[in-house]
Amino acid sequence: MDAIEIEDLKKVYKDVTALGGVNLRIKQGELFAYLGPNGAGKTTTIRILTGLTRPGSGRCRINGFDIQKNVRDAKRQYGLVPQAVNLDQELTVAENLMIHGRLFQMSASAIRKETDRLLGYVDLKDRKKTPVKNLSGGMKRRLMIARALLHAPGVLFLDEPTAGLDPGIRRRIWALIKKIQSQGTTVFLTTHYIEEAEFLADRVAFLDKGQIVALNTPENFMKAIGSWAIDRLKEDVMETVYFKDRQSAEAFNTRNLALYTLRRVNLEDAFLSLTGKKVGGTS
Ligand SMILES: Nc1ncnc2c1ncn2[C@@H]1O[C@H](COP(=O)(O)OP(=O)(O)OP(=O)(O)O)[C@@H](O)[C@H]1O
Repeated sequence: MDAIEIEDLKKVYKDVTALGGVNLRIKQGELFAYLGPNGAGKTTTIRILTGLTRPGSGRCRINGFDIQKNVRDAKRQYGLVPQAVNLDQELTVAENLMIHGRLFQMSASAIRKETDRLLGYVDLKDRKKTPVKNLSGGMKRRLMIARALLHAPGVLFLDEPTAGLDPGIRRRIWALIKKIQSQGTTVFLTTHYIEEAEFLADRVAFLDKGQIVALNTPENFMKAIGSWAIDRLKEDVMETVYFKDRQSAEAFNTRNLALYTLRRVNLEDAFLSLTGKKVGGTS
């Protein structure tokens, strides 16, 4: 049984097709990145998978439980960290966790025990009694992750987990996400930061206008276009040429170029060449 199964998922809002037939299977323990530009349909997918929005048609199962037919069981299988901060700002860190645990019918002593463990895990142990309104953005995000893990779900949904955070904090959250996966949790994350998907994910789906346009491992995406790249300025336009190895990149004639950079291929190159938004070629 896969952790997440999505079959022909469709959702239309009036005249907008948010999802045009998505099919996906995500393995137990996999870290899966759902990458796409604003409005691609990432949040809609997560909302449907977590029972917050009804699909137009199609089916979704979390650990085998159908989110429409068996909502109660399905909801116990996952934790959700939504894009917007939805903590109770007036309550303390521990009180926010207590409320969540109670919603999942956990005993007060079990919640207290897990609170200590999880706050240590997300590095917020000394903030237990701090009102949430006094936490920084990165701390709030870590608290939301701890809260989502409180009822010990097998699947964690993270909707844009590092949006709006500065690069240092972003890397700290990345380390935390890797740690969560290493404990056996399946992670489904949406992002429009390509480097986030490249760094974290076992597999990446590119979503565009409600359709998965490509799905692969970051390594295979990159391998498909080459392994080295030269960015060059040509007649005032930046363009990128891709090469299968460093040797052929170094053999490339750069003599007449005012400006160029030799570098490794990254996932952004794969995305740009897939969507045709940047000129590129493979030698
Ligand atoms: N409740 C709604 N009513 C009408 N249209 C909606 C609603 N929710 C989403 N949409 C539309 O569906 C499309 C997909 O939106 P969605 O929020 O899923 O995209 P996204 O990939 O998560 O974008 P972002 O990165 O900006 O969060 C967009 O065109 C959006 O305007």
